Amino acid sequence: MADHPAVEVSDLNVSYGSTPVLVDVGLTVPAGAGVCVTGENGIGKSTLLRCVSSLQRPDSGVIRVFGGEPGDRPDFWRAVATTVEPPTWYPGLTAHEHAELVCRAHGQDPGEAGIDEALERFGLAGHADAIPPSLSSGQKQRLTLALVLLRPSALLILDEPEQRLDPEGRAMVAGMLADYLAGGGSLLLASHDDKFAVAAGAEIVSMDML
Ligand SMILES: Nc1ncnc2c1ncn2[C@@H]1O[C@H](COP(=O)(O)OP(=O)(O)OP(=O)(O)O)[C@@H](O)[C@H]1O
Repeated sequence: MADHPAVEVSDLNVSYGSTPVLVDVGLTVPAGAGVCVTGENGIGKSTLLRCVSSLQRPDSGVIRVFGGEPGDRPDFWRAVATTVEPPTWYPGLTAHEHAELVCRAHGQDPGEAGIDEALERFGLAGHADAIPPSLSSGQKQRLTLALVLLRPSALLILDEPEQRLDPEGRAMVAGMLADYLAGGGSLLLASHDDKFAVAAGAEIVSMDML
């Protein structure tokens, strides 16, 4: 896995109807590095991230994630953790139980995974017993980030993770992403906040230049 870049995109083309959004886009995220794509609203950041996450089929082009095609395979989804698609919440399970479920599914002992600390860090300690649909949009966003960072992964793909976070929350998440990179993880994110991206340790790449 380490022999390949985390992400390699070349000649990527995506149109919606007759409107081209991505035209011959190329991008590389070296293994162990972070890249943040920036650009004005509607330039195609989410579309790019959705294609790399295998959640959307491009019209043409080549995408490789750790040298393989992204797709619906357990090994791909064990390596890749993403918030590009909002999570589905299980009816009747609390925030804490969702965290337990994520840990168990990824072979972690929920008692050892630091769930309480993660909820605390994301300001959700008082909401551990709430069912996620009852949380505010900001709380749901923080729970989504807490869950994605709790599970093991080799590549994080995050779409505007700074959204709905206050300055303190942004600094905390940026610090966690920097730790993730320092631990050998790779990171691809889209963001409107250059300061956040730099604090996370990501190289900023403007979509205009891709
Ligand atoms: N499913 C879709 N059908 C039609 N058009 C779409 C679809 N998804 C996105 N678009 C359009 O494609 C363009 C790129 O959208 P995309 O969400 O990828 O941009 P973005 O850079 O992530 O924007 P933002 O910064 O606002 O999140 C926009 O003009 C958007 O309206």
